[in-house]
Amino acid sequence: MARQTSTAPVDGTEKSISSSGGISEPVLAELTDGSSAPPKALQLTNGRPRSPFSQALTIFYKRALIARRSWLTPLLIVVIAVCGACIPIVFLSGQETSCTTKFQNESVIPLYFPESPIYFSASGPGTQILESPPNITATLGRTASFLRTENIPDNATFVSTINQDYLNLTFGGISIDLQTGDSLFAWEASPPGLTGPTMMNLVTNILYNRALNQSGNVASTPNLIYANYAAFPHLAAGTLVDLKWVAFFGAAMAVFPAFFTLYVSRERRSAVQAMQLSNGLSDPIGLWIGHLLWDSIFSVTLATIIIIVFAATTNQFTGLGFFWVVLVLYGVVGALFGYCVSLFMSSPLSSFAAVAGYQIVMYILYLGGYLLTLTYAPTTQSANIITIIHFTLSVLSPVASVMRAAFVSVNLFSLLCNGTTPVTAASLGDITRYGGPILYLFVYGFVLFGILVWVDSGSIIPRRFLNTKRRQVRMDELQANFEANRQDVATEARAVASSNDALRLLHLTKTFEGNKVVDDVSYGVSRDTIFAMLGPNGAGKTTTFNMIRGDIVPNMGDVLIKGTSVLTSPRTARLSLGVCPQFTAIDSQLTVREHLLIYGRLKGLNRGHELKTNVEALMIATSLHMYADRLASQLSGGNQRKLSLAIALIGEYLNLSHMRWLTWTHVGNPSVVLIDEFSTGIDAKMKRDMWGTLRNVAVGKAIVITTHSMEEASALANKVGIISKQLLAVGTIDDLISRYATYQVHFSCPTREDVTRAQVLMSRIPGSRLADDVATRFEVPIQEGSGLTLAQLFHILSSQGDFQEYSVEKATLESVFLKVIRENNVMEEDNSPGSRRRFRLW
Ligand SMILES: Nc1ncnc2c1ncn2[C@@H]1O[C@H](COP(=O)(O)OP(=O)(O)OP(=O)(O)O)[C@@H](O)[C@H]1O
Repeated sequence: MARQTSTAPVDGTEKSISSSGGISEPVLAELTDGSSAPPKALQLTNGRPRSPFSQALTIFYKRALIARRSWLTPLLIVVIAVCGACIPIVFLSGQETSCTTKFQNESVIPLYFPESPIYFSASGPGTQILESPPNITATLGRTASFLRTENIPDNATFVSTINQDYLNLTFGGISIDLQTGDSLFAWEASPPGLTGPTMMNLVTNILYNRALNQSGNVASTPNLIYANYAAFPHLAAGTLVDLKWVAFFGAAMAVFPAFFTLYVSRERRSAVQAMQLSNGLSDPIGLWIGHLLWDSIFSVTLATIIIIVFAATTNQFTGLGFFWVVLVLYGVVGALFGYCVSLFMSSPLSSFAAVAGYQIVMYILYLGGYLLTLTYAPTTQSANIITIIHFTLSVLSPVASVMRAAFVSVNLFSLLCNGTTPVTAASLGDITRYGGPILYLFVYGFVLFGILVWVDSGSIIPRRFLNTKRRQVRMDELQANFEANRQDVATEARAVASSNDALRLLHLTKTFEGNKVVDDVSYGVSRDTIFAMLGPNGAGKTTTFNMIRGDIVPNMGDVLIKGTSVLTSPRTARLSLGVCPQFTAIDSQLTVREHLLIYGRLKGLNRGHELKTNVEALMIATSLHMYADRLASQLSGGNQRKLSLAIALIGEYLNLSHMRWLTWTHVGNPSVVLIDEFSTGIDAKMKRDMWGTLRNVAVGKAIVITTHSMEEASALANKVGIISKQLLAVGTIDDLISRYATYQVHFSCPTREDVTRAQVLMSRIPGSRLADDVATRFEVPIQEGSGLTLAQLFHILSSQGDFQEYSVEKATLESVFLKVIRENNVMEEDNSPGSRRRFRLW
């Protein structure tokens, strides 16, 4: 039974009363347990390291969840590939694949009358003259009446007669000089085109038999030449008609892998990949295998459908088993190619266009190369040139391999022939047939996968060669430098060098293009501490964050998370890290619950009860249980930030104990959570709500937040570091206030004389100084146990000042911040657009 839970509206859009989001009664009861009795402790489970393959299965699961709501892309992939490959088989020539010539199979057409098809309509007297050969010469002198015969003086007259009367001369005519035997004949050459050879046969027989007659060798029956017509055999070994099919097939194959880039590109651009890699998915191998496993389903499906259709509809394909392997491999390599392109493109659309465009260009080059070679290259060299074109273009694009397999499959360019002998089934796997494409695609796949992992590992290889000894010497010099300057910063740096804080930054330094943006920053954050990193724009806070995450390698220094160096063992260190980035990175097609289930699985929680309990407890702790089954993209900004926080926390060791409704108490090892600008852009009410949430979950953890809000830092932090490239000040808020400016006196001065009076009065107080912003505000150092006391200050103000109105207040974090910044002459960065990078993606 779902329990109805009402909630006060947290923002303008989420005022719904919803069910408990499917949270099981026992868990909800265990967590809330009414308002009177303290809730029982509920232990959230520690994350465990998971193998890359296990994490890949989680990514696969995520893709399956997303596909339920977003199925158009997968459908398009299959439809385009299958239709592009199968519909154009209507263009196939229909000839059986063969390497042999087949004269005996060609239909033979008799040329001699009356069998000649040209003769079928002749009838009546005189027809026998055309019955060549029977009695042809014997009957020539007694021509039947319908045959038009006449005496003509010469050949020229014959030609002019034909020219003038050709419409009535159905077959043509023969002119024979009875004296010399010279002869001339004309025929109608219009299609079907056999009139000429037929007339030639007739003439041959007439002249031959005339010659026999003249020589007195006349036979009782005429000597006859029976001529037949037969066309040359077709180019059975690869008709160019099949090129039409290859052209359509190749185009479909070139385009469909581009669809594989869409999701991964969106995942990368919306920083979800970076979020995953910082929150449990410690190994990019798992990420990419997961995506590949999912996309391979489509490659296998479309390859299988295509091969079944080929096999069922025509017998023109050879080696369909090999062809299936090539198609599957091509799908896999096409997906990997798309993933690699997505690393460098700025949007899913540009990734799609880049992959599709490149593949189509390579496809045209490949096809064009073959056709130009066949048209213009010397016949003896064309086979070699085609082989060179194939093996060269196959290096540049996987589409060349699938095109080659298509050529081989229908024996285009006699690729399945050794001379006039068809190749055996055993040699279908040769390098020049299906073997080449299979080999190339395998190598292609490994290389592309290597690139993906290398890029996402954050250049792990160079890290192995970091000169840690040289770094140590340099870090000692830096410590000496500190001692000479800022005492608090020096003390912090000294302490963190040997502390057992959960998070330790040791002399972190980072330079971008010769510009030092983080300079020798050291601090430690112990458990049960929220450390606020404050600084003006461009101070290097996000860069410091990215160095803690292990995403940027510092030029100098190191970060230790629970004693493990992020520099040399980023994957191990990240196991204890949760990151809530500056910009919310969520999958728009997943619900709140699904997000937490996926990140819980990535962090190694066991599926089933353990995972479910942890997810539900976290949703309640962050008040997200009301929106458990709502798509994350439909949450308000504040609740999306809460979801990011819950993601950062899942899989961390927490214990729930009593404090009003929900409070977390640590009983295990502390973990480190980084929160970049937690509540930026959130309204005041929601902000306070989120502060409460963060306080609830902060116990027992080392948390670092960056913020521009002094109010937020004051509300949350118990330790503060003010940074502007260097660490300028560090300590608890009280420490800093007492160190920098303890109290402020603000006079209300209606006249210029009053201003002068206030300044004269305050100049008598030791250590008092005019604040920088207002001429009537003064900072007064009040030290416990020494110097001026607060009572003495009030006494002076009331007895000597006689001011109508003034106020005395303890200095705030904001005034300390401003003072530190002013004292150190810090300039804010010119935030020119495009010059900034936030949550680093690779
Ligand atoms: N990948 C990069 N390449 C070059 N310069 C960079 C890179 N990342 C950051 N910077 C520069 O480093 C400086 C510090 O940037 P960073 O984002 O760390 O500051 P920040 O304190 O987080 O600023 P904000 O408070 O505005 O978020 C800036 O001048 C920025 O332009």
